[in-house]
Order: sequence, then C-alpha cells, then structure tokens
Amino acid sequence: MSFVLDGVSMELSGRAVLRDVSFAVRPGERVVLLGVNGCGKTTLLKLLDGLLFPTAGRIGWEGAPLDARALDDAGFRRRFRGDVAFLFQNVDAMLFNPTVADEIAFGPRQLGFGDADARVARWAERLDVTGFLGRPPFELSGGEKKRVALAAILAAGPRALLLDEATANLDPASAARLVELLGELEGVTQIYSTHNLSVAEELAPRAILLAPGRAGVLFDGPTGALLGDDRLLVESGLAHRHAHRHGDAEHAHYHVHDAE
Ligand SMILES: Nc1ncnc2c1ncn2[C@@H]1O[C@H](COP(=O)(O)OP(=O)(O)OP(=O)(O)O)[C@@H](O)[C@H]1O
Repeated sequence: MSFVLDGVSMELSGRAVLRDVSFAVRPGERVVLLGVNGCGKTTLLKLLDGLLFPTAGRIGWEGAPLDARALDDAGFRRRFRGDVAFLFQNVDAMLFNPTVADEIAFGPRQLGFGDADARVARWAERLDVTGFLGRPPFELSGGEKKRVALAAILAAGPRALLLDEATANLDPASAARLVELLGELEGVTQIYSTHNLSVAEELAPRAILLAPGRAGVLFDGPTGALLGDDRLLVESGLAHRHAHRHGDAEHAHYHVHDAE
C-alpha cells in the first residue's frame, strides 16, 4: 500500500498542528514518525487513516486521492477500511466485545472470512493472549489490552498498519516480542509513531522527524543516521545538551528522553 502526503497542513481548533508536510511511503515500506509530545504524530496517523482531512494539501492512497469524497463511496470505503488498520494510542476505544475471542474474531467475521476461529487461535498465540480468550477485554491490564487490540487488527489481514505508540505500556519483553512480530509481517506497509528512541531503529529503517511549530519535517532518512545526529535530536526536543564542569574542564553530554 502506498501513501503520499503533498504539502499537508492541519489546524485543530484554530491551532496549526502540522505545516506543509510532504513525504511518500512505498508499498511494504516501514517508517517511524518521531517527535516530542504534541508535535502532531497522532494527527498525522489520523490523516493517513482518513479520520481527519487536511486543512491544506493532499493525501493519496494507492494512487487515488484520500479525501471525504472518496470515502463517501461505499466501494472505496470498504477497500480502504479492509486494507488499512489503525492501532489507537488509547486501545480502550477499540475494545467493545464481550470476550477476547469475540474481539479477535470480529474483523474476520465482518469481512466474511470462513476461517475466523483459526485466525483467532493463530493471532492469539502470536500475541500471547491465548490465556485470556474467555475473559472480557475491559478487565485486562493496559499492555494485555494492547496485545489483544493488535491481535484483532492482524486477524483481519490488513495490508497497511498505522500504529500509534505500539510499544507504549508494554513491558520490555513484550515490546521486544512485538517488534519482532511486526518485523515478520512481509509486504505489510507499516507506519509507526513513537517518541521512544530506543525502539525506533528496530521498528523501521526510515525515520521522519517532526517538531512542534515547525514547517515541513526536520529529517526524513535512515533511522540510524537520525539517532547519530545529536544536533537534530536536540533541535527537535527529543534530547537535550547538558554541560557541566569538572574542575577546569567542561563536559557536554546529550541526554535522550526516551522513557515511555
Ligand atoms: N481535537 C483537537 N483540538 C485542538 N487541538 C488538538 C486536538 N487534537 C490534538 N490537538 C493538539 O494538536 C497537537 C498535536 O497533537 P497530537 O496528538 O497529534 O501529538 P502527538 O505528537 O501524537 O503527541 P503524543 O506524543 O503526546 O501522543 C497538540 O498540541 C494537541 O494539543
């Protein structure tokens, strides 16, 4: 699945959240959107999911405009919603079935897949939620809910994934397993948002850096190159330069804020 943003700006309640952002994502590509809280990562993912429409500029999906008119068309909407899945930062908004098993089966059933039960078993196992299948999603922990929501999304076989802070509130082992699993999804276009620099390079080889109030993107290129660029990380607010003295010598350190 390909996506194109061309000069996209977004205002929310009269405030400029994104200004003149342009980039293209190729089919099967993996990209991580990086930036401090409030720089517009979630807004950008919502634009790519057709949940919001830009104030200026254009968004394309698979070579066609992604706008309100396109999504008014039932055929386009069915294709788009069948192919593109969004993991919300707040997964509570996504879980509404009486049991975890029903939650994971919901998408495959809606799409008329005959193998819904097999999909539930497969994705529950891969996301390590088999032990919760009979329980109501609302009583699970935050990290458990996130794994259930992802199993539910993946069971429906999306071809593009928009993941808002996918590893936030997962313990280190669960986060590592998730990153590994996402890396195994061949041919699925994946766009992540995170402010966690320590997972960025494992999530995607390409990073796009946003900063609040800045036009365009600060960086678009190899994730490793961004992580090695202290000046840019400081400029974006993801790291800060801290100078202090030992006797006559001054030392400068870069501190990276990558706590969840
Ligand atoms: N509905 C809204 N009305 C007005 N302002 C909004 C609305 N939604 C978001 N914003 C503002 O837009 C900016 C970008 O928000 P967004 O959620 O996209 O940031 P983010 O980069 O995902 O942040 P975080 O890392 O905290 O999730 C923030 O300053 C936020 O306050």
